[in-house]
Amino acid sequence: MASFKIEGGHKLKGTIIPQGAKNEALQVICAVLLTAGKVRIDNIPDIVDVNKLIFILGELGVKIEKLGANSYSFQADEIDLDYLESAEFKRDGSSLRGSIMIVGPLLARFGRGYIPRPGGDKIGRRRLDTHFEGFIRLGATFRYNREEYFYGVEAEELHGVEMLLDEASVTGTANILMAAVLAKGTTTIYNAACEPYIQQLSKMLNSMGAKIEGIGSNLLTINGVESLGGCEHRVLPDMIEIGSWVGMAAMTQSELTIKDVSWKDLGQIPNVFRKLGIQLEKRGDDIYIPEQDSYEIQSYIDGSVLTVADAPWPGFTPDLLSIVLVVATQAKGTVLVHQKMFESRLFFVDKLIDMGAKVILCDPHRATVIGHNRQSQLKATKMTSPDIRAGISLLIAALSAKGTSIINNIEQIDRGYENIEARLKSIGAKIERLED
Ligand SMILES: CC(=O)N[C@H]1[C@@H](OP(=O)(O)OP(=O)(O)OC[C@H]2O[C@@H](n3ccc(=O)[nH]c3=O)[C@H](O)[C@@H]2O)O[C@H](CO)[C@@H](O)[C@@H]1O
Ligand SMILES: C=C(OP(=O)(O)O)C(=O)O
Repeated sequence: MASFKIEGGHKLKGTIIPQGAKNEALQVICAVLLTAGKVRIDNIPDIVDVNKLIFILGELGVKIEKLGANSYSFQADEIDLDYLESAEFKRDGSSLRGSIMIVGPLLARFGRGYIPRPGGDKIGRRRLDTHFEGFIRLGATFRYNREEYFYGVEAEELHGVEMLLDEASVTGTANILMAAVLAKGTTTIYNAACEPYIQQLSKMLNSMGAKIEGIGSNLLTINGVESLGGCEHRVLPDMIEIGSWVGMAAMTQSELTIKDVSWKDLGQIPNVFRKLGIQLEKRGDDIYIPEQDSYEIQSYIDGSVLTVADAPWPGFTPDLLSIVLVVATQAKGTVLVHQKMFESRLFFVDKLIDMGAKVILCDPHRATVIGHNRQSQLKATKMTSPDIRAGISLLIAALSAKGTSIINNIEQIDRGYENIEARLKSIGAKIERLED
């Protein structure tokens, strides 16, 4: 397994262009299975999870052409459904979370969709009930092989229906939406997730000929159509990566410009960082972060301690809470970080405590961070990245720490961050990849 060696304590300076959004890319790449027409997608991030999904599509028979570093065309006009029952698919399909979203399109267009238990971050229970309950409501029959953790749905025809999701699952909403666009009649999905990822998917499907209304809300109405055609689509900048750069700038007292962030799609993200005392300016569609000696966490109007908690969109994304937590360790003041969705995402704080951070893990969901206002610099250490966002948070901690840190298991970081060490080096970071 590869590692990063990081010499911390250096200020960074420069301009960063954010990558395309991982979670949107995973959805829109699956959507190419809905048509025999050619689909061009631009701004696809070159990251491990996305590349794995593109590989799976290739094995399924999708014709894939790389048009540029981050642009592809896909044509799913000759699909080999037998691959879905192969040992290779059972291995490849289980290596990321996003692969689950091939099921909806395959079910809608070919009458069957299968998937091994998908991978992704080990950050707590990640059930799939919402996905399969949705398919069943559309008229599919469901089977599950417990020994092999293999799921399947089949249907001669899908029929529009009114449904109320048990939770606003992001991948679940995408999956059901992609099945419903080719169902007979009208489907309504209430308690739908409405992250920018889902909004983008919906817009892309409409440009392919789908009829989706309510985009951006938690009530989607879909009038099924006979077939869909090709289209061109551009993936939004990755709001989680953007938040990661903001956190990194604050922690390392760096002046950074993040280009073309699509401010209108950032929701609560700028405000949450501002509540931590970080100055960020809107300059056109860029974010400018000045060099800041210190930042002070705000309290509520009544003086009580700030809480930063996750919630389905338009709430604050759970994927940035680990970054908020690490950034708070150097702030002035106290914050309660409440990770409501996932129960195993905060355990990485042990590493930060080893480095000298003042954090109390109250329970698996809540951690109180007592920022020490740079009174004592974090100490370098050797650590292992348990998941993608803890990984980047530990990397941020290492960049601000005194001395040289080693982070193992950086495959976790590579899942979601494109060419991270070269981009960090370009703004002055001292980081090296050690292959074993
Ligand atoms: C590939 C992809 O797109 N991954 C994202 C997607 O995962 P994904 O779509 O897999 O996550 P879900 O939205 O299904 O939710 C994840 C877990 O959170 C719990 N849950 C979810 C919604 C809710 O209102 N309450 C609740 O408790 C569920 O038990 C579920 O197991 O959305 C997550 C939640 O934004 C993000 O962390 C992931 O980065
Ligand atoms: C949890 C995440 O990813 P995944 O759902 O792919 O595991 C994430 O991107 O933070």
